[in-house]
Amino acid sequence: MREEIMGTVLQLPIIDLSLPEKLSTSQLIRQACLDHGFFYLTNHGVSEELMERVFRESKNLFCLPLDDKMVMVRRDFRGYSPLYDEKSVSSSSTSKGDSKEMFTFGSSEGDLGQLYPNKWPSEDLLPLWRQTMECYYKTVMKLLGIVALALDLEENFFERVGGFNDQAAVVRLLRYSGELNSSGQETCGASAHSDFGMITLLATDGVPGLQVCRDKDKEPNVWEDVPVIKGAFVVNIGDLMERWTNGLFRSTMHRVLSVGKERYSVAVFLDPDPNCVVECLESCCSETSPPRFPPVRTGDYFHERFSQSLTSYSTSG
Ligand SMILES: O=C(O)CCC(=O)C(=O)O
Ligand SMILES: [Fe+2]
Repeated sequence: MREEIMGTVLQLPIIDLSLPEKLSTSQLIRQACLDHGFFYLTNHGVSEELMERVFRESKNLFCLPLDDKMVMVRRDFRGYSPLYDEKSVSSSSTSKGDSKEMFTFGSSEGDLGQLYPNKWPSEDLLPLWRQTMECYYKTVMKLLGIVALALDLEENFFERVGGFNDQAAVVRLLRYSGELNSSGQETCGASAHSDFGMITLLATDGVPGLQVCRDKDKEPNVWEDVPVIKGAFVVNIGDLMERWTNGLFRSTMHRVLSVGKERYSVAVFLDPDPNCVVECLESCCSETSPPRFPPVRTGDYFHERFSQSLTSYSTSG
């Protein structure tokens, strides 16, 4: 593994969910969102045993022959994305795309489950796959509910506007091939980007590579490593949450650098309902600090962002 290409280490706040003072936990989460938009979540109640099963099944899926994976290829938001399918808007036009493959699924229930049916691997190939992933989805939704509640700047706001819809989240399994290019230049498993939605919850297999850039306007960009804390989730704020809070909560740019070793991670994106219009919260603007972003319908916003980043994206939105 090439450790020397890693940058300086960033100390992110660690939020321990087992602490009894719920009020101060909420305050700590809010502060972390104001400061970096990134924090660790420990003692979160998701068992090690479940995490092991999820990573095992994820590996089983990515190990399948390409033909078996291409049967499930993504046309819209859900399904399999082969290597180099995703490319960040910040990448150069000559870059071939990120050296990662992905598999995305969501809830089978509700309108979104009908509109974007999940593409499950066949039970003959992977008998435990679907039940493991459905169990993970349900478990992390409870956890994300706790985080969303802590961020609720106006009581029950997210529920009222369709911001917290437990059927609109998606789980993305990722496998980074770990390749390094021969010229010794940095190689990205995931090129620089910010997440589109509200909140992202990330678990990794312990292989390093995640980096954040706290100030995207500073040239050249300064990248800092997010070290792995065993058993902890990394949580970060996405762009729609930044828009809702008028930039108070920060959607921080991040990337995954190849360190010459295969890497697996599982990201859960908590997104608003496609029909939810995201506009600056009253409590986050004033005469001296007017709204910085125009209102946007979530479905339209995602359509625009996915069309920019995914080569094989096609949907009526
Ligand atoms: O795999 C990781 O560590 C980060 C993944 C990520 O940033 C994403 O999928 O948006
Ligand atoms: Fe991300």
